[in-house]
Amino acid sequence: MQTREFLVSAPGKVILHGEHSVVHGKVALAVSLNLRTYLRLQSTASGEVRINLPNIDTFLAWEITALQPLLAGCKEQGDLKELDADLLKRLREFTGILDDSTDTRSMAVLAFLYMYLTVFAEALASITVSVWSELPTGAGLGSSAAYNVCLSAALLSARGTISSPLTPQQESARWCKDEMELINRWAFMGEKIIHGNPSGVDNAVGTWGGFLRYHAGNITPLSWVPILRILLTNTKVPRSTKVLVSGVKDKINKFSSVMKPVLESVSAVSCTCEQTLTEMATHGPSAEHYNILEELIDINQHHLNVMGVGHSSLDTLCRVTLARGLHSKLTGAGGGGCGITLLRPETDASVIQSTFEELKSCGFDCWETSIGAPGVQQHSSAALSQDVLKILNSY
Ligand SMILES: Nc1ncnc2c1ncn2[C@@H]1O[C@H](COP(=O)(O)OP(=O)(O)OP(=O)(O)O)[C@@H](O)[C@H]1O
Ligand SMILES: C[C@@](O)(CCO)CC(=O)[O-]
Ligand SMILES: [Mg+2]
Repeated sequence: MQTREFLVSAPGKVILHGEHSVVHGKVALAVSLNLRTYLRLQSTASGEVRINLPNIDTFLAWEITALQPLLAGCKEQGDLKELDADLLKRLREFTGILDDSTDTRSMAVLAFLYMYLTVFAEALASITVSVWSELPTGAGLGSSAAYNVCLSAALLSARGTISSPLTPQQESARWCKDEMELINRWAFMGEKIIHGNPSGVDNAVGTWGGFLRYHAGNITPLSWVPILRILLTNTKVPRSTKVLVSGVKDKINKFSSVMKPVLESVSAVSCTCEQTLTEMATHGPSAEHYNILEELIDINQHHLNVMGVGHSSLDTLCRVTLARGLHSKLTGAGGGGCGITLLRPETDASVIQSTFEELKSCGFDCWETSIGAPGVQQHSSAALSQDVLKILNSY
């Protein structure tokens, strides 16, 4: 254990196109959000591992001596492609968390304990970890990935597996490429626990930040993209990514010849969108470019409904925005959660205002977002706002 205190943060994301299809090897386009998850790790002398998760009202501690036997017979972590199923089973028995459990607390605790035990396998350290997020939990904005990326970065750095990049002169710092790749791979393990069968796109955005094309594990940063104005709406309808991802898989298995062309078409939507964005960045955006982006949004939203991940609240979002000439689609796993609406450069402020008002009257939260935030970072306390510090320091 090299550091007594560690502060890190990672961004949430929006998926422009390709959610669900990306799980089945198709192309997705995703971008980081200006909403972040923050984590503070302290080394202690309590002989305990403590986790404070105020967003989900979870405050738990375990004696290290009680956790140690769970590591008996553990495999080396190797290339981090597969979870250690035996360790996960022992952890489920220890915590009493059932196999089919999807509740918020169980998933967060399981991901934390699994990552803690595997990172510190050689010598379990006494630490307190506190996490607080600006992201709504379980709403399609990658809260699980931001959580897992923060855990991975802080635990690996505290263990000394990767460096602690912050120098005394800096407020924020990032790791080198190889270390970021390790953070990303370890975060993917956490996503596997929370999601079941994640594609890896969410943790890639949480790690690297910016605008990414993601295809079968290959991450390509897109630097040539125009500035897009995006409205985010949280329908506040709760849903679980794990359940939705497994529902799509069942549908593909049941209607393979029907569903495969749908996935292929979504992939083509992602590629056409990427081409259009590149043209917009190279030649300057035109009205026709925006028409194309809007049509692609509509096509994809229909495809997502075909996959069975729509929701009446998302239909309402699409209807309310379309009445003002604006186009929307769900983002993330769907089934409720959040949707995105593309704003055109000429969209009048009064139109945006009336859209906000009508969406709020439906019970939704709605705000204009800013995209392209940096990926995972280590911070000094001077870099964090007083509000965030106050929450993280109160445990
Ligand atoms: N701030 C947090 N504190 C504790 N646990 C969190 C936090 N944020 C996310 N989680 C964990 O992540 C889970 C939500 O993950 P889920 O993948 O279902 O939704 P999401 O990541 O917000 O959306 P999507 O995967 O569609 O982008 C929660 O149930 C919880 O276990
Ligand atoms: C639904 C999904 O495609 C995106 C969730 O943000 C799942 C995944 O890619 O892991
Ligand atoms: Mg998630």
